[in-house]
Amino acid sequence: MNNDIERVLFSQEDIQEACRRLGAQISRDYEGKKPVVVGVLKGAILFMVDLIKEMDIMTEVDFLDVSSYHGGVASTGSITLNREIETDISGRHVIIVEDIIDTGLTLQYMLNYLNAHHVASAKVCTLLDKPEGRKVTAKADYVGFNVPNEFVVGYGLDYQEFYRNLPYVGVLKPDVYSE
Ligand SMILES: O=P(O)(O)OC[C@H]1O[C@H](OP(=O)(O)OP(=O)(O)O)[C@H](O)[C@@H]1O
Ligand code: HPA
Ligand SMILES: [Mg+2]
Repeated sequence: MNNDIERVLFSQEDIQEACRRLGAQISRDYEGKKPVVVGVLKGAILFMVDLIKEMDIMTEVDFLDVSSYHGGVASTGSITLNREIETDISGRHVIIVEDIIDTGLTLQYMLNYLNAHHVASAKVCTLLDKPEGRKVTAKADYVGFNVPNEFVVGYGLDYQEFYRNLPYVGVLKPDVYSE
């Protein structure tokens, strides 16, 4: 698995440090507010687990499952909703946790979803932001790292459902997906 990685972008330590920084920032911003933290399956699983441990506030946790890459290296452009949020989020402060914002299509879909559910506020925390990938305007409120316009895997991010369990984020060798 590690042999398929061209180069490591962010080590386990880099990611841990980003989780501490973002967790502290969110804790300050949401002091006394009891937000609902919503992880976007499946990509956000590892980041969600590490991030919430760094949040020193009362918070609920839930998940939303949307997908559009279906294992490939490019967005299909159509978002499938596989699982809804179970918590009643109307009137609540919601923080979406994402692994990456690339084209922005998933984030745009999720913000529409939250608006339709009449949340009090919606903010987005993403581990990775790929600004050059954007097809629609989309902006995260909390960002771990910017990444170049290359396909990255690891720490939740997959190629054909694999590599999610790598403890770091790296660039996948192009010959792995062009074979
Ligand atoms: O900004 P975008 O271009 O929309 O890309 C970002 C989204 O794509 C990935 O999900 P994916 O559809 O691969 O599902 P997964 O999380 O189950 O892998 C990733 O986890 C984000 O949710
Ligand atoms: O670069 C990426 N890697 C893995 N999954 C993704 N989903 C959007 N962009 C990416
Ligand atoms: Mg994926």
